[in-house]
Amino acid sequence: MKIFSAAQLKKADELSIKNQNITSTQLMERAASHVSAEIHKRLQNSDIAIKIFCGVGNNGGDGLVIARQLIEKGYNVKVFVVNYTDNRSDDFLINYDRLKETTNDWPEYIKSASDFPEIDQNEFVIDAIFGIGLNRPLEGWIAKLVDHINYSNAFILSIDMPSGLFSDRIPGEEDRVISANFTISFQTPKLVFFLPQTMDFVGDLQILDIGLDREFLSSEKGQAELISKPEARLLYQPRKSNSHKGNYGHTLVVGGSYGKIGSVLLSSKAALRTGAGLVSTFIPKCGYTILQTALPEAMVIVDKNDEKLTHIDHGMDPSVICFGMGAGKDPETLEAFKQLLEQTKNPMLIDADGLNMISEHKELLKFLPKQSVLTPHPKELQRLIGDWKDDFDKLKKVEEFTRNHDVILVLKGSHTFIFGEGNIYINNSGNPGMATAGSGDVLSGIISGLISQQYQPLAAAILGVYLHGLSGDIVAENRSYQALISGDIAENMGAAFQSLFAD
Ligand SMILES: NC(=O)C1=CN([C@@H]2O[C@H](COP(=O)(O)OP(=O)(O)OC[C@H]3O[C@@H](n4cnc5c(N)ncnc54)[C@H](OP(=O)(O)O)[C@@H]3O)[C@@H](O)[C@H]2O)[C@H](O)CC1
Ligand SMILES: [K+]
Repeated sequence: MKIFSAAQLKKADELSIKNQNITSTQLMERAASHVSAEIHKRLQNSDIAIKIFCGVGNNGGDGLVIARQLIEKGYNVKVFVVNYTDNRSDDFLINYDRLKETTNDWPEYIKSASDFPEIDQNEFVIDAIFGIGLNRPLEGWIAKLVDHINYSNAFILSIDMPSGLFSDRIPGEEDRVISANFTISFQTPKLVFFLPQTMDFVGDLQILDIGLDREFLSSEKGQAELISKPEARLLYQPRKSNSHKGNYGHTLVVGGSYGKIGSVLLSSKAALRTGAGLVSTFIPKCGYTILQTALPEAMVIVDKNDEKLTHIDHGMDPSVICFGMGAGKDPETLEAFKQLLEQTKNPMLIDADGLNMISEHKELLKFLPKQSVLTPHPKELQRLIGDWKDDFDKLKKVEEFTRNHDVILVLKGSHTFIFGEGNIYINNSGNPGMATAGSGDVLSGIISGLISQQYQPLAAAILGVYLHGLSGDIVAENRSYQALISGDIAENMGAAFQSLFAD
């Protein structure tokens, strides 16, 4: 699903009105009807007290339509107009009149802090104060109202966006933003719903299709693309029945040091479980018995050195090399890595200490094979590209980096971002249980396993990240977030592949 900016959504709005021959009031009615239907489905005629806070723009207009429709269904609704200006939008005014025709319990106006209503924690608050039109921080009593709503501990549903959240920048530390439990957003998610600095304001998220212009939505390039099952499915390459292991390539996993052989084991197992035809593992001598015992399906080649990598003379022609997990940064390992980079022409996957060595020796960047996949977590990214001002600045800097070095970058996080070929993809699978030792090693193995099966590196990164999260979701369902360990993610890749096409 594409993610559009506020300006793009306004354009989609205008085009829909024109091409579908409807008024903006009708579009608002359509959008809000979807929301009230969704609320009705969940509340099931409950007599819970509903307080709806409406701004005086179109987000507020949505709130008024929702209020009218819920009142018509018999819900216990009280409407408050957050009168931040006397300039009301046309559709606000039209729906204000319609609401007054529906109920004798007219909206109350909030013009200062003394007008704030009490909000009980057992009530249900709908936040329709500001949407994508917010263009400056909330001030004065409006900011205080946001605190008042947040501190009530009532359940908060935000319409389109939590009020106070900008669609195109990060709020300052002093800025007030509604902390929603649930956000229902129109047509496409907004980029800020997925950024680490702003995602917590959103709560659970639901996107409602309000029928905006199809032609525009499909032809317009989005700011980013959200990857859920339908998008991941499109990347999957089915196997031919007439094939043999040679068709699925050879993944060479290189890494490990004394005490850190487990990392390479996890990557190798994940590559096999993802379908690599052959997996070889190049490690220091100390890991030989461990690898051969724990993973008999992999071939093992050892370094001359017992405890660290010093000469990576693998003598093979692998489809892809996955480098760095548990490798350490010993000067001899650095030299061996440099030689490996110089010799390798196929795209590589580089993780962990491979990334750290590049960060400390930027001259290595020029030896990176084109289209290699780098998989940093935020700290590794910072070492690689330096500091950023905020999450928007970070996106810009990573895009520049991937363009300058012709690489794919997988930025790991609760929503992993994949950067490549001028696009940003945001993963929508996975769960907090996956923040566990070795989870990244498994991801490296999965992506490498896909590249070895002739997936393009970018497709391998997107699908690999999605499957990794999906497998983690399947494990968490059976085992809890707490008990999930990264070996389980590799073990459950089979269930993840099956689930990709299950419904
Ligand atoms: N295409 C769609 O997705 C549809 C969206 N709908 C809904 O419409 C809103 C967007 O409505 P809009 O009227 O453009 O904007 P807001 O309601 O968010 O804001 C209204 C005005 O408020 C002013 N503003 C901005 N920031 C502040 C602030 N900090 N303090 C006070 N006032 C502020 C600003 O006007 P100015 O002239 O003062 O700059 C805003 O214009 C969208 O989110 C959806 O909920 C449609 O209902 C369906 C289609
Ligand atoms: K809102």
